[in-house]
Amino acid sequence: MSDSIIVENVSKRFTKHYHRTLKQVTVAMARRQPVTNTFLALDDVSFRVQQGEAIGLMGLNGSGKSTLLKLVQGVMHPDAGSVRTRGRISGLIATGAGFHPQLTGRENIYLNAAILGMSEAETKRKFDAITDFAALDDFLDSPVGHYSSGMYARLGFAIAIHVDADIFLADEALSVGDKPFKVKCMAKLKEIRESGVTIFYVSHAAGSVRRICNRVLVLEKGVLGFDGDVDAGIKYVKYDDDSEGTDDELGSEV
Ligand SMILES: Nc1ncnc2c1ncn2[C@@H]1O[C@H](COP(=O)(O)OP(=O)(O)OP(=O)(O)O)[C@@H](O)[C@H]1O
Repeated sequence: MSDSIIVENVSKRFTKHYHRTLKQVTVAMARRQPVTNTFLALDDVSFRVQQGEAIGLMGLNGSGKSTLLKLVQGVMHPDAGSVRTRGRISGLIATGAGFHPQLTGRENIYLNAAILGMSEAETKRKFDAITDFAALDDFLDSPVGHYSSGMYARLGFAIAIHVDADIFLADEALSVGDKPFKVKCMAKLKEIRESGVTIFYVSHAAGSVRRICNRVLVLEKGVLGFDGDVDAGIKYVKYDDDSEGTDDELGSEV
C-alpha cells in the first residue's frame, strides 16, 4: 500500500489576544500585564497514513483536531515540519464553507463543487445525485442564506461526498444533521471507505468512530497522545460510554 498522508514533526503556533479594544490593550500595557500569548496548537506531531485507512481523530475541545485537518487539507501551513498528501482531497471542514448566502442552492452546488476541484461537466453529471442526497425539496432555488443550519450542512456534505477524492476529511460532519440524514451519511462514509478512499474523521462519538474507522489518533493539547487500535484509542480518550443518544440510535440502524 502507498502512503496517503505523511505528517512529520508538525507544529502550529497561534496567538491568543486577551483584550479586544485599544483602550483595554493600553490599560493592560500600562499595568505591564500581557496582552497576547502565543501557544502551540500542534506540537511536534508525526504520523503516516496509508491509502485506504480510516482514521478517527479524537481529543477534547481545543486539542488541535480542526487545525490538523486544515493542515492536511492545505488551507493552513505548519510553522515547523511538513505535511505531504497524495491525490485529490475532499470533505467538510467548516460545513458549507464556500457557500454564498445570496446564491441559491443550485448555484452554490456549482460554486462549491468548483472550489472542491470539480469541473462544470462533472458537476452537471452528478447534479441529480447531489440534490437527491441533500433532499432539499423545493428549497433548491432559494438562497442558501434562508436555509436552516441542518439544510446548509446537508447540501455541503452532499457536494463533498460526490467529489472523486483520494482523501476525505470530515470534521464533525454529522453533528448538525437530523437522525435520518446522519444514518444516510454514515452509510455513505462506509461506502467511501470501502472504495479505498483515505478517511480522516473527527468525532467525539465512540460509536460512529468504531463503525467507520480502523485506527484512532488522539490529540491532547496539541500533542499526539495516542496512535493505534480503535478500541484502545476510545478507551484512552475515555469516550467509551457512548452516552450520546443519537450515536446509539445510529448504531442500531447502520
Ligand atoms: N486562527 C486561530 N487563531 C488563534 N487561535 C486559534 C485559531 N484556530 C484555533 N485556535 C486555537 O487553537 C486551539 C486548537 O483549536 P482546534 O479548533 O484545532 O481544536 P479542536 O480540537 O478542533 O476543538 P473542537 O473539538 O472544539 O472542535 C484552540 O485553543 C483554539 O482556540
